[in-house]
Amino acid sequence: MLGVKVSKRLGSFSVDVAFASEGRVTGLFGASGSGKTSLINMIAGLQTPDRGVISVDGDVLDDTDQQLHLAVHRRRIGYVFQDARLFPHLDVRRNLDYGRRMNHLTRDTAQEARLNEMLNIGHLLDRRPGQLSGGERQRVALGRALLTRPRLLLMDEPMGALDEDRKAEILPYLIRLRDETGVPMVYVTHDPDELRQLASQVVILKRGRVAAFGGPEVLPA
Ligand SMILES: Nc1ncnc2c1ncn2[C@@H]1O[C@H](COP(=O)(O)OP(=O)(O)OP(=O)(O)O)[C@@H](O)[C@H]1O
Repeated sequence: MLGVKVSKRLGSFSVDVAFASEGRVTGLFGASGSGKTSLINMIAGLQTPDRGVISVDGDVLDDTDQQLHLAVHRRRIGYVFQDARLFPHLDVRRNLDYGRRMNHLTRDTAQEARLNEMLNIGHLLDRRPGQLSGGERQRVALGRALLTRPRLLLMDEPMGALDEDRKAEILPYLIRLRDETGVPMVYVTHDPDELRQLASQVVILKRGRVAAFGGPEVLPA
């Protein structure tokens, strides 16, 4: 379960959000400027709440009353951005291995093979990011994040830079990851259709507040 109860002031904007999601994919939906990125930056540990508690499956990542703020690299949270942010000078194999090495994890060749198959990236290992399509780059970014064995995967508009055809191509991979990896995910978007297909629970943000929380039926038509 992902438990979030945080408040934070950012200039003239403030985030004041509480929800507890049991969903395998928790969708964060809201217009531009509603606070989605600010909220996932707090979950990732990139920003510290002024007040509140963040927990994943009972492990507390932040608790301001206890002056507890687990550092980013100790949270075991994977992060996939709109732009894949692969290293252009490294081939796919080295990009995939980067997170594991940074986290001092031992290689798990069975998991590598499983993710290569699940994301259909095994034939891309020797290429550099410049030789990949946008959808392929995102699949590699997903693999790289999952190879760090995260307890939670944050995705901030991972399909935001893709055209409709590429989105349709990558969505089945996201559904497979949801159904087969067992890693809970937070998925940020302002596209309700993506969440209808992916999310089990949805948080709708408006001006830094929770406007609705529930199943995909809370999404606008
Ligand atoms: N460090 C900061 N200082 C001041 N204001 C900030 C800061 N960070 C974010 N904001 C403001 O907080 C509001 C919410 O921003 P945020 O990026 O979280 O929204 P968002 O829902 O992710 O938007 P988008 O969909 O456009 O990415 C915006 O008005 C932004 O300008």
